[in-house]
Amino acid sequence: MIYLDYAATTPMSEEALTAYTKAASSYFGNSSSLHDIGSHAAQLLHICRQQLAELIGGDERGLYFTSGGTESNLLAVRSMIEAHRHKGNHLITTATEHASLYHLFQQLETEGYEVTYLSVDRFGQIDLAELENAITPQTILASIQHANSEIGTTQPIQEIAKRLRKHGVIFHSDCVQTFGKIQVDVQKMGIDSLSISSHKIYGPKGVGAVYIDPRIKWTSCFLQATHEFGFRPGTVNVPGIASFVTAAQQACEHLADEHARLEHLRQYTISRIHEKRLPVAIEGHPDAHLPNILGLSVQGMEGQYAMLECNRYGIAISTGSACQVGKQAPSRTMIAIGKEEDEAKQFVRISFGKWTTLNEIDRLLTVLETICQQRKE
Ligand SMILES: Cc1ncc(COP(=O)(O)O)c(C=O)c1O
Repeated sequence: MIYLDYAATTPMSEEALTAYTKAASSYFGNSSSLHDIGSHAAQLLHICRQQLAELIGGDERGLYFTSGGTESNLLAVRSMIEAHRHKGNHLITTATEHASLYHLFQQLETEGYEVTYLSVDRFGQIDLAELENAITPQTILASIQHANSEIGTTQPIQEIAKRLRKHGVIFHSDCVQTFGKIQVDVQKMGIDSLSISSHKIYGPKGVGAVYIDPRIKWTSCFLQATHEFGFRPGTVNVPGIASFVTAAQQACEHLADEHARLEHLRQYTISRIHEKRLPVAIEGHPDAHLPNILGLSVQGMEGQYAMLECNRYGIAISTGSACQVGKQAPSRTMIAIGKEEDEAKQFVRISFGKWTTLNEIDRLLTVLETICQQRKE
C-alpha cells in the first residue's frame, strides 16, 4: 500500500518508539507521586517541557501537555475566554478552522458568545481589513489557524498578530499541521497561544500540547485540577510526552531539508498533473502553503469515489473531510473558498511524508489517470 495521507496521521519514527519504550519502562512512575520513582518521572517531564518550550521559542511555564490537538484547541480557547469574560462576549475565528475549533465556536454561540467567522479568498487566506473591521471593544480572542489541513494554505500570522495586539485581542493559533513542517515560534509569530499535536510528526497518538504566554490569564476548565499546573487533570502521559518531544526535536532539526524535499515532491506532482492533462484542479495558495499538502478537485467525480478507487489500487489518500461511506459531505474549506456544493464534494487531499518517493507519486498519477478515464467510459 502507498501511504499519501501523512496529514491525517503519521507512523511513529524508530526514535520516537525507542523513547516511548525507554520512558515507559524506566520512568513509569506517576509524575505526581512524591517518592523517588514518581520524582524521576517528574524530572523527565520537566526536561521535556523545557525542550519543547525551547523548540517553539516559548517560556516553559506556559506549556501544558494534553491528549492532542483537539483537546489543546478546546482547552486553550475555553480557559482563556473564561478568564477574560469581563471584557465582553465577542470572538473571532475563520470559516476554515479544523472541526475541533469550528464545533467549539458553534457551541460557544449557544452559550451566549457572539462569533465572527472571517471569510477567506479563493486561495484560503483571510482578509486583514476584514479582520480589523471585525474587532470591537468586546472582542476577547481570535483563533486563526497557522495552516489549513485540507489545502495547506498558511495565513499571514505576523500581520494578523500585529492587528490583534494593537487592539488587545488574545491570539490563539492552531499550529497542529505546521509544527515540525515550517517554523513555529511564538515570539516571531507574535501569537499568545498555540496548539500542537504529536501524531502529525511521527510521534504517538493521543499526545499534544498547548502554549499560553504566561502573561495571559486563564481559568481552568476543571475544578481543582492538580496536574499540569491546574490546566488539565489526570495522570500525565510521561512516556507519550517523552516520545512526542523526541519526534519534535527530530522534526525541527531536519525542518529545512525536509521542507525542500517535500516542496520538490509537491511541485513534481503539480507539473506531472499538467503534463498528463488530468481533469484535476490544484487548490490552495500558490506561494503561502505547506510543502506536504496538496489539495485537488477531481472534476466530475466525488472525492470519496476517487479516494475509494485509489484505495482499491493500493493508494491511501484523503477526502479531507469526515464522511461516511456513500455519503460525502462537501468540504467546509472548499465552500469557504467559493466552490458550489457539488464542486466542494470533488475534493481530495494528497499529503506527503518522510517516506514518500517520486515513484509513489508516479503510481498515484497513473492511477488517477486510469480512474478519470474509467469514469469517462
Ligand atoms: C489543523 C488541525 N487541528 C487539530 C487537529 C486535531 O488534532 P488531534 O488529532 O491531535 O486531536 C488536526 C488533526 O487532524 C488538525 O489537522
